[in-house]
Amino acid sequence: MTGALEARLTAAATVAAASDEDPDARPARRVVLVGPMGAGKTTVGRALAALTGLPFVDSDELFAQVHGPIPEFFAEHGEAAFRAEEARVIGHVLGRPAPCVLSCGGGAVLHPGTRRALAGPDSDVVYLAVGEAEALRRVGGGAGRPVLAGDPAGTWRRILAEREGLYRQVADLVLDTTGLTAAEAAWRIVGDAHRPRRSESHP
Ligand SMILES: Nc1ncnc2c1ncn2[C@@H]1O[C@H](COP(=O)(O)OP(=O)(O)OP(=O)(O)O)[C@@H](O)[C@H]1O
Ligand SMILES: O=C(O)C1=C[C@@H](O)[C@@H](O)[C@H](O)C1
Ligand SMILES: [Mg+2]
Repeated sequence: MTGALEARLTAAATVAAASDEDPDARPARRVVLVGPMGAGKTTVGRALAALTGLPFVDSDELFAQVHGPIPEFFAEHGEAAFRAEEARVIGHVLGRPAPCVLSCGGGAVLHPGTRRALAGPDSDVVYLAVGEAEALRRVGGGAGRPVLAGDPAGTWRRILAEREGLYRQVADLVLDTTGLTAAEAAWRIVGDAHRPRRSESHP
């Protein structure tokens, strides 16, 4: 956890909660989650958005709203076309000044334009890491994830090896979610020190 990131997120949560009637008072920050399939980008992103009051955007969901289901798009147009359109969707979100939590598709970092956009000063990028066994438990047989078709375990391992350097390159913070619930991961990002505890005098 970087102190600076924690402070910015805490400020974002505080300001968002306090200034619903004055959106201009919100800091123009985005928290962007990257990482492999099953890291929990979508699930932790939702929890983080609820925690901070920031709007939630998932690039896979936005992609599907525009182009229809991802497996069908892969089957019809192939992975290269998917990557190009995915980069446009993410570029659209990152090109707007509105603060949000943005959960990216697992392969978004493969696109150089997306990596450049993530390096901008308004985005705090979190690499959600996860151990292989837990990721494979979470993604099951890989349903809905066309790149895992055929050999989910072997493919997951290979593409993590190909992408891990890119995840680390774009990240301001690395959080290993292995053994954490999604809510715990979201609290780790905001800063555990701010997590409300059950009072011992009022159980
Ligand atoms: N920290 C967690 N603990 C337990 N289960 C989790 C956790 N995070 C996610 N899950 C579960 O794992 C599955 C995959 O999570 P999720 O869809 O959020 O991953 P993702 O990183 O967004 O994957 P993709 O790159 O394919 O979009 C979901 O069923 C989700 O409920
Ligand atoms: O890691 C990947 O290459 C992918 C992950 C998913 O989030 C989707 O973006 C798509 O299924 C491809
Ligand atoms: Mg997702």
